[in-house]
Amino acid sequence: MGVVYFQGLVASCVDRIPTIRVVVLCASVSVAFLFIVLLYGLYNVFLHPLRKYPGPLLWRAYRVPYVISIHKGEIHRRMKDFHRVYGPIVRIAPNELSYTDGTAWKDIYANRTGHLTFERNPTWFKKMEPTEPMSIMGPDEEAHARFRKAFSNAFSEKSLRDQAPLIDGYVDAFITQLKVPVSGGRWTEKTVDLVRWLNYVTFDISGDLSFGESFDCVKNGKAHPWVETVTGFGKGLVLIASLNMYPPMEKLLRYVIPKHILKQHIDFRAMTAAKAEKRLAMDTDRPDFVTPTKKHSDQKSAITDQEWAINMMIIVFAGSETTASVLSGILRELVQNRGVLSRLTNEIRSAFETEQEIKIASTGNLSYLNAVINEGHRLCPAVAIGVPRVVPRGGDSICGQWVPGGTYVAVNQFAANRQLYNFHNPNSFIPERFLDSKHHTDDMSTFQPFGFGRHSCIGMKLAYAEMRLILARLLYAFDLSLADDKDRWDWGQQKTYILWEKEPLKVTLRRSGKS
Ligand code: HEM
Repeated sequence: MGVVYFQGLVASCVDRIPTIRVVVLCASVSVAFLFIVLLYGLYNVFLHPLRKYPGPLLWRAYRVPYVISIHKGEIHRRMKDFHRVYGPIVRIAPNELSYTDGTAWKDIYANRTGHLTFERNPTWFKKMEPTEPMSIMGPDEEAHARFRKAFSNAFSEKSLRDQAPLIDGYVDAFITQLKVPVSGGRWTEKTVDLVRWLNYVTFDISGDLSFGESFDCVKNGKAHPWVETVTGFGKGLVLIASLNMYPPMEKLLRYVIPKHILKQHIDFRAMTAAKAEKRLAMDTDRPDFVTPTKKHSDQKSAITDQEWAINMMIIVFAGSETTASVLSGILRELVQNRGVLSRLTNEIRSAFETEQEIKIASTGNLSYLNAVINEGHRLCPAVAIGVPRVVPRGGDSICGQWVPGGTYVAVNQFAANRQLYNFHNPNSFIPERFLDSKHHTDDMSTFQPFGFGRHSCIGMKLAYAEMRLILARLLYAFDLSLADDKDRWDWGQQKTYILWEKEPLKVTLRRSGKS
């Protein structure tokens, strides 16, 4: 009986040998893989050329925690905490350093005599397809220089003066729409989501200056399909960037992006190309971004139709989402800080006799308004995380310390602006810090909301002009208050996918005695 049982056991083991072999093989491969992963992490922590830089252990060892964090939309908060703990230079991935020191702006983003250029990090700016044209935001420095030259006239002081009546007109339409009484009744008060309305007006302006026609978001009280699509791009860009961080995985891109998103992308491209083509076909000298650029392009370096389309798309987006975002942040801070709101409202209402006097040209010199805008930029920077660059071959020094070639480096604005070692009361909204720098120790060299160097924002003057005008018109026409007084929170609590995923800002508007 015992012999029979033993024979049966042996026979069943022999039968299972292939299965056992597979299991053993898989286990060995897994152990080997884990061992390699462990060795890789140990190498990054103890032997890598960046080993001397401080940072959280797992982040120094592997890129995965960074990728998880950008997908959760919380990278800006993690970096703020890391910089508080580890100081102004933090290693946030095996091959990436984050900076919150003002000197890093010059070292990373400016042209330094005798130094090679720190180019844009292709992980974030890579083309989706090889046939895709280059753009002003792309990593190719030669193409960038060509586009920057071509578009720079469209953003000069003179162009802004020419464009001013069109912008004044859009802001006027925005205020008029907000004044429309609820359900046709008499005006008492009205609650609106300012985040939505600010997006409408900024996209209408950028759309008109780029495509020669409005998106009519303000007129219709809702987002145009082009605007709806483009404002949803952030998460897609984060997905693309994180796959690009693992080079063989990028080949999977086409397969991991859902078919309907790919189709939406293709339709969006076609819609943009059609809009750009329509504007270019217009025989007009209208004061917009296209007229001066086209003149330059016709005389010097021709811009192809495809290049026009991608650059116009970028400019419309870069010029509206950012401006709307900072304005939303400023207005949230204002309604949450009644003292500042009241001082600013007084400044604006005493500077003008009538609403019609408030124009781009007349709002430039209101000192408290400018301080409020800067403080809003500091607490709610449109570009919350750094726009990354790559250290050139051979390495270079940043903030006096050597960094090997190929390292990804960036100044992270949200983290930098919220550090006690850069600004006193870093999380409080105190516009006065921009009025009189003698009384405190703020390090204003860290504050660069429009970037630095050859890639710094081409639309900075326009952005300031729009923000001043919109804020002045709003505060002149309305008394503003939070619709729900408990709806108070810090701007940084929101998620970021390159740009902010903005929560609504429900504000009650009451017609002021002035309008
Ligand atoms: C509050 C509003 C704005 C903020 C905070 C902002 C911020 C920035 C920043 C930080 C950069 C630098 C990117 C880098 O270093 O790689 C940038 C670049 C750029 N911005 Fe803005 N921007 C704003 C408004 C605008 C407007 C109104 C336009 C145009 C209509 C615009 C068009 C661009 C373009 C085309 C670039 C790329 C410039 C280049 O690489 O040469 N931006 N912006």
